[in-house]
Amino acid sequence: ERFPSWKDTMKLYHAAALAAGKRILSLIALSLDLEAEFFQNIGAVDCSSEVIRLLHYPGEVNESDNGNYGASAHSDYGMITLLATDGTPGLQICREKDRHPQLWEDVRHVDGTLIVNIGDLLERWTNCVFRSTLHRVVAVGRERYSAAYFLDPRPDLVVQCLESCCCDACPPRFPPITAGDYLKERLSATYK
Ligand SMILES: O=C(O)CCC(=O)C(=O)O
Ligand SMILES: [Fe+2]
Repeated sequence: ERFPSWKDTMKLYHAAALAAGKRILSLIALSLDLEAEFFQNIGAVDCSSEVIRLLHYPGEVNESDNGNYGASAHSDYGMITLLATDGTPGLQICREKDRHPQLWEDVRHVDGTLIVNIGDLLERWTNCVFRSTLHRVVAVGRERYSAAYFLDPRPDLVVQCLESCCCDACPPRFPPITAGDYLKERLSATYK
């Protein structure tokens, strides 16, 4: 076996990250006047939909790449993403994604912390009370490692505007959609 402790390490990381993710979603639920367990009880965190993506960005800057992006600008599609990095810079966020020109800020690394990105389904669910985070990774000429843990809903779960997030003056901005259909829509837009 080439990596004898690989499986146990990943299992431990997954358990810790899942526990942290559930706590964060509980806090988000409480802030929306919902029960702490709301998102977990309806299936917004689904063991068969979650993914841990282990990423390696090579250090070389390729001048022929337009802009040199390790990851081009995007928002994650699900509920939340917990991001652990090796501290190498490169990750940037755009706070006001609808404003042009877009303003990109470096995300400062803080040892021992995770970065939490809001995903698009949480944005839809909360009618933009929680905005999804537009982010990208730019090449800085140094090798970079990161692990992105995506907490996503069950594919058949209908994501629709929460009552506490709409009113007469702020009606739902998005129609209801199942998490599975939304993912298909996003994938076909990305890979067309
Ligand atoms: O590597 C990073 O810091 C970000 C990765 C990312 O945004 C993603 O995988 O969706
Ligand atoms: Fe991302």
